[in-house]
Amino acid sequence: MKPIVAIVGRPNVGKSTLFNRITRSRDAIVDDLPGVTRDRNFGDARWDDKAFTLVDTGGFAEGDDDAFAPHIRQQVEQAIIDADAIILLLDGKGGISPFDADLIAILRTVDKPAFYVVNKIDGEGQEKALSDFYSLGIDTLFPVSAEHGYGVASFLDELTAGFPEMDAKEERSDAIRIAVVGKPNAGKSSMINAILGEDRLVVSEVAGTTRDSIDSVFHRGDRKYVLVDTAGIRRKGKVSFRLEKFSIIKALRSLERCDVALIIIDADVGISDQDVRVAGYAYDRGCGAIFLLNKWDLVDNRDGKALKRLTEKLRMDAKFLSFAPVTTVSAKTGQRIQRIFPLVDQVYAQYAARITTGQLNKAMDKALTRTEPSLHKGTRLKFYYATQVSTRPPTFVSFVNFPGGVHFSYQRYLINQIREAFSLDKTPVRLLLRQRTGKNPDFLNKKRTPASWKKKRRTKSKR
Ligand SMILES: Nc1nc2c(ncn2[C@@H]2O[C@H](COP(=O)(O)OP(=O)(O)OP(=O)(O)O)[C@@H](O)[C@H]2O)c(=O)[nH]1
Ligand SMILES: Nc1nc2c(ncn2[C@@H]2O[C@H](COP(=O)(O)OP(=O)(O)OP(=O)(O)O)[C@@H](O)[C@H]2O)c(=O)[nH]1
Repeated sequence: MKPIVAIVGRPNVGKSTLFNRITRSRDAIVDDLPGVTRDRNFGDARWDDKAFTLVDTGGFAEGDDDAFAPHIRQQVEQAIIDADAIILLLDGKGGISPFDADLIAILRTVDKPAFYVVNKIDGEGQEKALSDFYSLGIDTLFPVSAEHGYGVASFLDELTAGFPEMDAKEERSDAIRIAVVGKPNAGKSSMINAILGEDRLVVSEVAGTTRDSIDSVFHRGDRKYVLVDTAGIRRKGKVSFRLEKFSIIKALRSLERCDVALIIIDADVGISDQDVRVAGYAYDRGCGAIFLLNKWDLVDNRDGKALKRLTEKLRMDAKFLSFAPVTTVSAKTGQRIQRIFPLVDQVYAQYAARITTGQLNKAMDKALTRTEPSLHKGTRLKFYYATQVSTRPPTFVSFVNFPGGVHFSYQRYLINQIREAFSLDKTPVRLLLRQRTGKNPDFLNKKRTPASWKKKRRTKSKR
């Protein structure tokens, strides 16, 4: 389970700069399909063998500090609820502001890890500025320069110290894990209730992996299913105002833990940018996915073409999820709710598929012969051999003499050939190209932190 880390702080302290520095060059494991809407406020980061999701809460208002105050406070409060760790970024150049003290006071009251980072410390002389911040009563400050990278490495060491290691995979039973995601009001709670309320279903709630998170476990036939992160949904109280960004955190969190995402769309409203963004996250996370066009009971379908119209728009806007089946449902009337599970089973079967190396290479050879790759700077591209390195989703590695020379469209062609050869039309499929003798460079050069800083950093006590 990847921890979620939120960067909060006053405007202009450098949140975006720090965010970019930390997330900048991620390992190219996720293929970059054009057309995926990427929200710049969320990013995947990796530090050594620790992975986490970083959230930049900045950049959503303009004006002076006074106008901001309620906003920022709300940001922080929401971050506290939704994130696993919080970075309060302070401005080492601008100095202390009354808000800083305010935010620190809020952070003090919670028992989630908070890291106090003083930015814009661009030279050793400036470390003096730190003493002002210590006067706020913080035990440990991390001086950094987000712009130049100083201090970031040792900060990340501390930040990630308690995070789980990447290949420490969530313990997986043979249950199929389902996440229900979608924009506010799409009908997520109603859908979960409709699914869990089905006759003959014995549902038990079990603790999820994070605090407060509750999953619902049930059996259908001889299959076990887990609806992830259903906490509070079945007995939903009053809906509190949530910042849009943070309702996305919820989605991210459950997408992180699912095999198949049910992406709920309010078909009565139509396909919106927000729907596409949620779909983009499901794609990024490599989930299996099914689009549920909900509230079908409200849709004007007198010409019988409503589904066609919506599907066309969806396929256009969310091209990257072209493998996700689409079906119309009504959580309210129960219409076609029983269609969901057979689809989930189908998607999951493909999502968890294993292809033997022999079969795979046969298919690759055929594809390579049928359409040869174009030359790379006059040299022939050689594909040595391919193998499946993981499942959920099916992920293949092909060793190539010049991975960088393989055109994106050719990589896509190969993926499509694999899909066709093994009937993998309803799952994401990844094909990674690796140099036969590859190196894996670190994304941040750790040596950029002057050694002297590490020693000098005042660490009175660990939180
Ligand atoms: N000297 C110096 N300037 C920095 C550093 N990091 C960021 N800045 C500058 O500070 C300004 C604000 O940076 P942003 O990253 O946009 O700040 P932000 O907190 O995301 O701002 P909002 O989006 O308004 O919340 C920019 O002009 C940056 O170039 C740093 O380490 N040193
Ligand atoms: N007519 C109709 N209304 C529906 C359907 N599904 C949900 N609704 C209504 O849509 C509204 C929102 O449904 P919720 O299930 O609360 O949506 P949600 O996605 O959980 O909403 P948030 O908690 O705001 O994210 C409620 O008034 C539901 O009764 C449906 O299939 N048909």
